Amino acid sequence: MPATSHLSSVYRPDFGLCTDLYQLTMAAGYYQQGMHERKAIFHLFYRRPPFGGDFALAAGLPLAIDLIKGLRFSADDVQYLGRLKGNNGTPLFKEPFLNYLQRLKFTGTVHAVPEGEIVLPHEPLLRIEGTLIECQLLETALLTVMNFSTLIATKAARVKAAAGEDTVIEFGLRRAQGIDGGLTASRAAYIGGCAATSNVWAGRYYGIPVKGTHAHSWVMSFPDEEAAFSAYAEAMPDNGIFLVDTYDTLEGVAKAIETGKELRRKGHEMLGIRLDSGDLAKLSIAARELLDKAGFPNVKIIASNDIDEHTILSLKEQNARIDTWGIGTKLVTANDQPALGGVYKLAAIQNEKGEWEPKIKRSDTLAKVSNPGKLNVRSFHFMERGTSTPHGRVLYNEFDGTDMKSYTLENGEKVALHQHDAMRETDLLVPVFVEGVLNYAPPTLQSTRASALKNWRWWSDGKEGNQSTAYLESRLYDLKQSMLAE
Ligand SMILES: Nc1ncnc2c1ncn2[C@@H]1O[C@H](COP(=O)(O)OP(=O)(O)OP(=O)(O)O)[C@@H](O)[C@H]1O
Ligand SMILES: O=P(O)(O)OC[C@H]1O[C@H](OP(=O)(O)OP(=O)(O)O)[C@H](O)[C@@H]1O
Ligand SMILES: O=C(O)c1cccnc1
Repeated sequence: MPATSHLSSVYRPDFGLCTDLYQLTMAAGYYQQGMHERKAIFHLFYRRPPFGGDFALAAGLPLAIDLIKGLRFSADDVQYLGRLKGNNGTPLFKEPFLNYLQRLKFTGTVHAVPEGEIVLPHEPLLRIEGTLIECQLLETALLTVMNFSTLIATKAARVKAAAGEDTVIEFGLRRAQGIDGGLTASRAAYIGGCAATSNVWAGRYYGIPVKGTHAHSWVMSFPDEEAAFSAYAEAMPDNGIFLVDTYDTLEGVAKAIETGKELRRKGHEMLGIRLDSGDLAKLSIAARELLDKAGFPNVKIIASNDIDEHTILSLKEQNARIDTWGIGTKLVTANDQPALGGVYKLAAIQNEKGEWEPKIKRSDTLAKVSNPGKLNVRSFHFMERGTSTPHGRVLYNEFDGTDMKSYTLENGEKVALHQHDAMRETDLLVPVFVEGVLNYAPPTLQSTRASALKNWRWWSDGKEGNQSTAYLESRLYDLKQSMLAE
């Protein structure tokens, strides 16, 4: 049975300690100041789209849900914290705070962008409204899962976009950042468009289809390639995919064809050959010719070897005859950009009278200035003759209400929102926890993958102009300007 709960079924139920020490030192400080139960709002967002693209594919929400549900400290966890010492050997954390931690559980309200949605820079992937202490204690772990999952799902979507209708299989576990990184990467890569993974653990826990061929070591364990292919065919008559490049690739193809004939005589069909070195364009074209001539037009050619979306595009330009792409290292390590750089910023806090005060993080770098308030993202699209085309995104502050009349461009120009019969609008954030109670059942991974593929194509094909970041609703824009001016 695939896991419905994610992290907790693989790791442990309590995740309170999955944080940076400074979150706990701040938490202890808030507790001492009597501020810890003041309400706050934090947003988790990224600032710069990964891989030189224009947007990202949201992923990681079910893992974030597990972390939020698991914001607890067991008796053992608290004892461990009690043993931590400050500089002069005195306990870092005092007894009343530790007792408080042992009773802590999440009581807040969370909104999130569902997995598989397109997100632009500065749009919240998560909005956490809760006590200052719980919001703060969740920061590190939420960033860990959302950053990595979103990064890998985005990379996979780029690879899948380059591969078009071809199948992409994720082969990355051996090169992943740890076995836990490998597991999360397999999940995210599947959401982004991979059809299967070689990672059996991910297959078991997440219900992702598993697929595989064989390695060079198999061929090298036999006196020659013929014996190796023949033995593999005997062992796996219905998974007959042969790695042909251990010695001479085209000779390897010829031997695979002989094995394919042997399989056919026994009532089975060879499924494919795998190329793992050399000039993949030339070799795949030559291999295709040999296979077709020998009566194996349906045998697939699988290619692997440090491939990414750029290699795929280049190979397609060279008319390579590759049907299936095995993608490992460059996908699961997000080779060309190993971190998303998502951040978690305080955007509002209640004062002593219980009134919300918006907060802003200033910076000399414009892109680093945060947006204040209680944010949501309005997504506009046109629906004409049954076809939907994305029109744009506007970030707005729910403290000003949910109706909007105008938005402001980056240059300060206000643009009125015109009512148009074909215009449709939806808000990206959906409620996930309401006052501590989980209120959201993530769709299956299979349906998330299907909507991710659709969303990626929809946004890539129909993206309005050059909107690289959501516009700000005019009142939000004015609030931000006035706060910056102060
Ligand atoms: N025709 C091609 N066009 C573009 N990139 C290619 C082409 N053929 C292979 N590649 C890519 O080039 C990179 C290096 O391939 P190269 O042939 O140098 O290594 P290799 O065959 O793996 O060498 P080795 O024998 O050491 O394993 C790989 O990332 C591979 O996917
Ligand atoms: O190339 P990737 O995208 O990472 O895909 C996974 C790689 O893992 C295997 O290689 P192996 O570990 O045997 O090393 P190799 O590079 O020498 O083939 C396989 O043959 C692929 O080349
Ligand atoms: O099944 C394969 O061919 C495979 C699996 C993992 C890594 N490289 C290749």
